[in-house]
Amino acid sequence: MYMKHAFEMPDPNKTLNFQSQRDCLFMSGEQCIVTQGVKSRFTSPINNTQQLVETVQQQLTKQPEGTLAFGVLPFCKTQQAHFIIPNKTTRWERPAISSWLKAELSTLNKKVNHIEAVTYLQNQAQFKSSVNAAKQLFSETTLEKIVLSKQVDLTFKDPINKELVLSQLLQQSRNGYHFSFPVNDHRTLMGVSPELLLAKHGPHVLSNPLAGSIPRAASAEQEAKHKKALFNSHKDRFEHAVVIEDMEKVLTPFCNTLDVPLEPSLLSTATMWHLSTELKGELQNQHTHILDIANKLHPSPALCGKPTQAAYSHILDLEKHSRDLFSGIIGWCDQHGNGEWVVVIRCAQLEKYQARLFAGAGIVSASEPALEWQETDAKLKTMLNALGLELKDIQQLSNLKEKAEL
Ligand SMILES: C=C(O[C@H]1C=CC=C(C(=O)O)[C@@H]1O)C(=O)O
Repeated sequence: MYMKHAFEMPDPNKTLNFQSQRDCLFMSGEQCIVTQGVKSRFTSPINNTQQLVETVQQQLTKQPEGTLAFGVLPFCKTQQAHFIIPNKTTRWERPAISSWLKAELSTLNKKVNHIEAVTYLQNQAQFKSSVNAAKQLFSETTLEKIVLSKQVDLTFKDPINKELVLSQLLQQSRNGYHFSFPVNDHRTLMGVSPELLLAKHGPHVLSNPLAGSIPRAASAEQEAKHKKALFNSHKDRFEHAVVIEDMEKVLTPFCNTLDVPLEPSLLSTATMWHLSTELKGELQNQHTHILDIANKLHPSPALCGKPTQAAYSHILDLEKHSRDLFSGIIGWCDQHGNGEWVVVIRCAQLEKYQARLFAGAGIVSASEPALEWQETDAKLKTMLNALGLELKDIQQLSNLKEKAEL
């Protein structure tokens, strides 16, 4: 909303020729930034925000005016962020992207992805037992909220058509922040995040944290019931308030003014309803780099918990598998420290034959393990749909596997 740049209109005789193992895409509102080719890659530790900002700035000042850096910061502060300086960057308007999609889809091989194997890194029994363990911690320690997640590996018979997956994501979700980022030559991180961690343009900052969720329903009548239940749920309102309180605390010292609505509103994705709050601020210093603030907001209690450090150590303990880039942040920045960063959710890491999906849920003392598992299932649907799969496809395969292992 704050980005006012000239748009490049596509040549109607050419398609974009987007190559997911080489190019980046970041869609926000009516604007889509698409890159072509990699000029350079660099990494940076994220446990020292000043060093992170300096590294990005140093890399960008060497480049021609207008160059952007695209990047992804992992969940864990001891891991490295990955950045790409592209050869070429184009900003497209949504109608142009739609016509590109049409052209691209007509040339793509729309073969259904046949799935061969499913492996849960945290299965249903383990997930529910982690939720119960967290509830025990709430009663015994100062922990108030923790986000627990599952990861699931899908193996396909044929190579995954990543461009097709991206075009499905763009088609199925009108809202949200679509992203595609080639982590390396073999792996692409792709998804559509509903959650804006931070956008900055000049002195203006905007953050739109989400927490508290309910799946979408099939009928209008059921939808109305779900919306009402979510908005009035004490459990979800608490889960949400914990996040907003923390974000406000981090943003306040940077801002002259910060507008925080007293009540959340409702935001929908293709598969979920969420409680949502937009925090709008005006910075004291408009030259503050977006990553200076974003890396302090990250990981927010929407992905980690409260208190952050305690929640973080319990996540490592309970989940047993590194989240790596999942529940990290992804986005871009320009040479003036402006940009947009969203949380890495509703996404997958795609390799040639394998997709690793991620879904988490905020756990508080009123959480019910079975409902939290269902919530994470519903969140997986975004990526499953884009891969041409349904939840029951992976449930059947995983049940068969569990039986065979007994
Ligand atoms: C961790 C995820 O969602 C977060 C974002 C929105 C709502 C959430 C919730 O209600 O638990 C989560 O905090 C995910 O989608 O994997």
